Formats: sequence, C-alpha cells, structure tokens
Amino acid sequence: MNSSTPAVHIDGIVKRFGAVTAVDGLSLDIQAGEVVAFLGPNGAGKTTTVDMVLGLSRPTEGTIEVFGGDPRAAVALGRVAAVMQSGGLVKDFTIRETVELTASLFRPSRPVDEVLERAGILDIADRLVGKASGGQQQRLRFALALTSDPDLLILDEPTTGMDVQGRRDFWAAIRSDAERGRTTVFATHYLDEADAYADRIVLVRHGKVVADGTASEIKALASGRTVRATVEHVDTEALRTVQGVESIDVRGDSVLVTCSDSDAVARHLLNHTAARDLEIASRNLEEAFLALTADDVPAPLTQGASA
Ligand SMILES: Nc1ncnc2c1ncn2[C@@H]1O[C@H](COP(=O)(O)OP(=O)(O)OP(=O)(O)O)[C@@H](O)[C@H]1O
Repeated sequence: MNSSTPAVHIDGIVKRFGAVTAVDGLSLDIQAGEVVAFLGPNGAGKTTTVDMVLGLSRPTEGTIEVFGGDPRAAVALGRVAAVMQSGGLVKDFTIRETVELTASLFRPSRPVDEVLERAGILDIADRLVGKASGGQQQRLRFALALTSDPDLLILDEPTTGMDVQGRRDFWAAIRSDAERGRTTVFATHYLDEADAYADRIVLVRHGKVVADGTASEIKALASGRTVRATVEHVDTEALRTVQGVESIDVRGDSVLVTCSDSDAVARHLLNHTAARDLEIASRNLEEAFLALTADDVPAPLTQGASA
C-alpha cells in the first residue's frame, strides 16, 4: 500500500439476499485518517455494507478493498476492528480479564491498562462484566476494539447507552486517534454526533449513496428554510401562492411554512396577515436527513455534494 491507497475502496457493490437487494451499486473511497459517519434510515443497507467491509460477507457484485487488499486479510492482520451494538461479552469475566483475553489474541497488542484508561473504565477494571451498566459495557467493547491498535475502526451505534460525559470522552478519544492517522467509520442515529464529530457524512438510502460531503455541504443540499409565526385563521390558499412555498403546517394559531424564499413568505405574512412572533430558520442536519432520505425526494436533490 502506498500513501494514496484509500483505507476503504468500494466500487459498485451490490448485495442481494434472495429477492431483496440490500445494497444496490454503492461506490465509496475513504482515505486514511478520515472520520466518516454513515447515516441512513432503517433498512438503508448500512449494516450490510459494514459487514462486507469487515469481510463477514461478500458482495454479490462489485469490489471491496481494505488497505488495498481483501478485507479478510486486513482483519486477520489486526488492522481492522469493530465495535458492534450487542453481544460478544462474557458476564462472569471481569472487565480487565475480558480485555486481557482479547489482547492475548494479538501480537503485538496495546497494554491492557492503557486501553482501559482510553475507554474510561480503568477504575472499574475489576468489576464483573455482568455487573457493569449498559454504557460501561459499551465502553468495554470500545476498549476491546482498541487492543489491536487498528488502522481502521468500524463502529455501529458506538455510544448507545452512554451518558453525556461518556459520549464526550468517547469522541475525544476517537478524534485524538484520528489525528494520528486512524480511519474511523461509524453508523449512528444521533445526527448531532455526525454533525459534531465526522469530517464527512455519507448518506445512504435504498442501498445507494444519496449524498456525500461535510455536514455543512449536506445541510446546504437540502436547502430551504422554515418560517414560523403566530397568526389566527391564516388563509392557507393565499399563502400557498407565495413564491417558493413547499409546505404549510397549521397547528392552532401557529403556522410553519417550509420554503425556498423565506423573504417572500415573511413579507406576505407581515403585509397581508396579522402574523406576529416571526422566526426564520435554516434546516438543521435532522431536517436535511429527512429531506434527502424521504421516499418521494426528487432525484436532483440527491446528486450534489458527492466528493
Ligand atoms: N440476511 C438477510 N436476509 C434477507 N434480508 C436481509 C438480510 N440482511 C439484511 N437484509 C435486508 O436488507 C436491507 C438492508 O438491511 P441493513 O441491515 O443493511 O440496513 P441498515 O441500514 O443497517 O438498517 P438499520 O438502521 O435498521 O440498522 C433490509 O431491507 C433488510 O431487511
């Protein structure tokens, strides 16, 4: 591998399970040191893709390379590790014994205490796994993934069950390792985590990449604003004729308008109705996510930010 070889190279992969096409022509290159969030609605094909990157299954069509070779070879060399959502822990072992056992599988491995410290569980290392809380068990899975000092870390919903401090510590550890060149790919349903900690967001829908870029590029793709106001008995027919109005949602005496021209909507509301308390907001990542992954989304919206 030379310095230009991507950590992960995915070219036109398709994965079918009988009549179900879980991944449908997905292509993606991830460079060494990138922290990439993999987002998409339930059933989009994220786990199926991650399984193929980990060499747990093979694509029906297309190519996947990890560090320029077969994913299984990279896994066998300890260059790839994963933190999955559940399973894999023995309740009757202590936290330290669990990490020691995993470390014994790798030569060389990182010192056990260093890994426990990194995952924030050194102080509870002698506790039985069965007595550890859900968040502490999730930290233990993180510690296990660090023992081989992998070049590529794959995380599926890594912070599920962690408290606010746990999530902060976790992401601080991920970021500082990324600065030293570790590539990290994580699937999450916490959009704020993707927004705050990923260099790049890959949005997947129906087994395809529908948007790929920084958080701000993804938000810009789903351009549009919302105008909210307090107004009694608003004439929605008149409002609908205002330039750029996409949707109108009336709840009691509050109206929410999604539109591409918020100035025109604000002007209409202020000049032609008794609207007050006007608020204009850009879409946040959650709204962009919903707009870009909705089933009726028009094709042009899903092309843009591809890197
Ligand atoms: N072994 C399998 N046999 C049949 N269908 C499968 C199998 N594995 C996955 N699928 C289907 O493939 C599609 C993609 O599933 P996948 O688990 O990859 O989605 P996901 O994006 O990870 O979803 P989630 O956010 O819910 O975890 C789904 O429709 C799922 O039902």
